[in-house]
Amino acid sequence: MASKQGSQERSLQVFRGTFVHSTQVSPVQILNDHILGVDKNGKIVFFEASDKEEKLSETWHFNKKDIRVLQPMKEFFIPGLVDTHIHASQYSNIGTGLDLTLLPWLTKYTFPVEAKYKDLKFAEDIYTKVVERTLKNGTTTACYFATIHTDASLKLCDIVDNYGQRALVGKVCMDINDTFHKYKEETSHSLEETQRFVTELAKRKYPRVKPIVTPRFAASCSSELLKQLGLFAKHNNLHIQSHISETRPELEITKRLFEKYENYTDVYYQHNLLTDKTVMAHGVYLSDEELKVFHREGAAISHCPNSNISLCSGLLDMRNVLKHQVKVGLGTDVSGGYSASMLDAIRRAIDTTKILSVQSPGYEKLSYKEIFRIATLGGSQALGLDKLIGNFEVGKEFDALLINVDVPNSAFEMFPGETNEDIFQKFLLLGDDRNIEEVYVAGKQVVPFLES
Ligand SMILES: O=c1[nH]c(=O)c2nc[nH]c2[nH]1
Ligand SMILES: [Zn+2]
Repeated sequence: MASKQGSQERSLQVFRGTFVHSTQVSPVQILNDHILGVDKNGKIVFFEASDKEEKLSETWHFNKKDIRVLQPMKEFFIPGLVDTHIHASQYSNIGTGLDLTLLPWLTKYTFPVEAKYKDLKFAEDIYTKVVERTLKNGTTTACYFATIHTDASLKLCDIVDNYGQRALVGKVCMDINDTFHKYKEETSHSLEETQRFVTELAKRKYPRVKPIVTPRFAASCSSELLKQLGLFAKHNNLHIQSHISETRPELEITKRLFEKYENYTDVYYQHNLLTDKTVMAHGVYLSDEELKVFHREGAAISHCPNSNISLCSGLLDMRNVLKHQVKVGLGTDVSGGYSASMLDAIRRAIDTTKILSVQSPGYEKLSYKEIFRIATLGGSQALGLDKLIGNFEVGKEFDALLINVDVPNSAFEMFPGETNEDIFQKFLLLGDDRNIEEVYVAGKQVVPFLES
């Protein structure tokens, strides 16, 4: 496979201009006229106000001409967007089949398309398209569901690595499927194939593509399978992803299948699947008791607002999740969600919090700034990657988007008197991939793609 990443020899890279990011104390910091250095390993080695340029140039041995200066009021950097939940395999269904709710939707549209990934050629085509689409839209890190097919899931890892995206990739596990019999595994096969997936991926030594243990959801896994997967994840210190409490009918089924457990969260907890490396999608109907368990165990929630609305699942009260100090990121949940863009996830999360405030006067809605933080720093925390990515702290890897609000055919205009904050907000609410000029993962430019 010809590499799609820029092949530039990397030495120190220095950027000067406006940087917008989040910290634990500040949902949005706009830092004008700052200077940031990235070393050859892709790590941020300095980030200071530009009046320190001379001192920095002596310490780090760079010349003025080596500095990439951004255009004021037009260009700025933001951290890479983190999609904490996306079904790469459902990309071929994107934008279609949203007339049903979750369970009939799975049977009619989703299981049939996922079954097609036995065909490696089909898998390669769709997986290439989803990685290209997400990267162009600024997703520097994705937490992917693939399908039950190990070789096709490995193919997704190969493509992700080739394009230079950062990802967790999960081979889906499911040994129960009463509505589409063709698409399920034998219990022992599901575990063995997960082991093979993890072993084969480790052999490839990809620096930024890691495995994630992926039971689809409790309703499609036997207790035996959940137990085996939980133990496997525990013994190998692996990430875990699944779905939880997305719709009421799913809650009912789960209650029936796992009647001796206290609640949905307890099912995963008792099977060693709720850890500080777990990210659970949706969580719309989690009780406060369950959120306390999430907090205690350090498990995270992926808020997938487009999917929650498109499949008429419900609205997640993210304020309550944050009040329980549960880690939370945003997910596109393609193709329950109809957009692969994290900018759309941000917008749908803004809509969701506003709808909740209409329904409950006095509701403390989230600001667009808090939601931006959740799409970047929050996502990195939800995936346990916050020591590595999420903002522009020195020591982290430089995952970043160079935004330009003044490009031909931009979806929005700028007007006199607008501030940097206005420009940033407009990009979040109106911008698209045309405004994402360049994408960096660990200091390496991965968008625009290298022509092959
Ligand atoms: O939004 C969802 N998409 C899925 O593919 C799925 N499987 C179980 N539960 C799910 N929810
Ligand atoms: Zn999902």
